Amino acid sequence: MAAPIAVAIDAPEIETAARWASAVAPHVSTVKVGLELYLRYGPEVITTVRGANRVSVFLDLKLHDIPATVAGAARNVARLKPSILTVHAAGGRDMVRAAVEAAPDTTIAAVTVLTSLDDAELERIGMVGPASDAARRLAELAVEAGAGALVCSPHEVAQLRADVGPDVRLITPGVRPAGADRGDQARVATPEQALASGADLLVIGRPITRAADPGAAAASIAAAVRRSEAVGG
Ligand SMILES: O=c1ccn([C@@H]2O[C@H](COP(=O)(O)O)[C@@H](O)[C@H]2O)c(=O)[nH]1
Repeated sequence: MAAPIAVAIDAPEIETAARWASAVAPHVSTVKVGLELYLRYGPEVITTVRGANRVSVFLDLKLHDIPATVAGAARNVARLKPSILTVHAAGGRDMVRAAVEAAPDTTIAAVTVLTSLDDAELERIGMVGPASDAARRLAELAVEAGAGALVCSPHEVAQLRADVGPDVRLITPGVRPAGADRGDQARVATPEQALASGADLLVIGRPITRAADPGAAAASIAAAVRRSEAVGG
């Protein structure tokens, strides 16, 4: 069975994205398309990475605007049938609800606090409290507005699971196999730690796509995740 991993296909060119998607698809449940590719290629990139691959496509556009604008954007991209579409929870209750209502067949995932931010940067931005408190506030708001999933770092996932219960999917970027370069991610943990804390879907990009052999890297991390799931029950 495919491991619950969404590989972030953050490539500059659509040809590279297609190659990475085909290489990782046999091992993971999902590929994630983000702003880098979508803003250059639009809907074509969704068709391309889906291709002949049996994977779900997660569209990570992190919509953040007034409710009417987000509703229109969500309605437009819902036609591409992504399994998941992201919005920023910080856009507020009405904005999250607008996306949920505009895309009823897509799981709307609300991003709580970006995993690249640490507590010091949050203070500079003017967000009250540490990342864990801010994530809890934003998660509550988003779930009340109907979001079916939350994006948070592995550091907050156990608390959010306790807060929101089993029915909301928890998606964690900021995942790094032991020893991997964290890059611009601030709040990180290993795949095993994220799963043990209650994550449903692990977002992993560069540790796979920048490996010499992305297919082999995905296979190896997927095997570790499946072993950890077997141990955890
Ligand atoms: O809080 C967030 C929300 C989204 N992302 C996205 O996940 C991947 C992570 O890629 P890595 O190469 O594994 O760092 C990337 O596409 C981000 O846009 C996130 O990192 N944090």
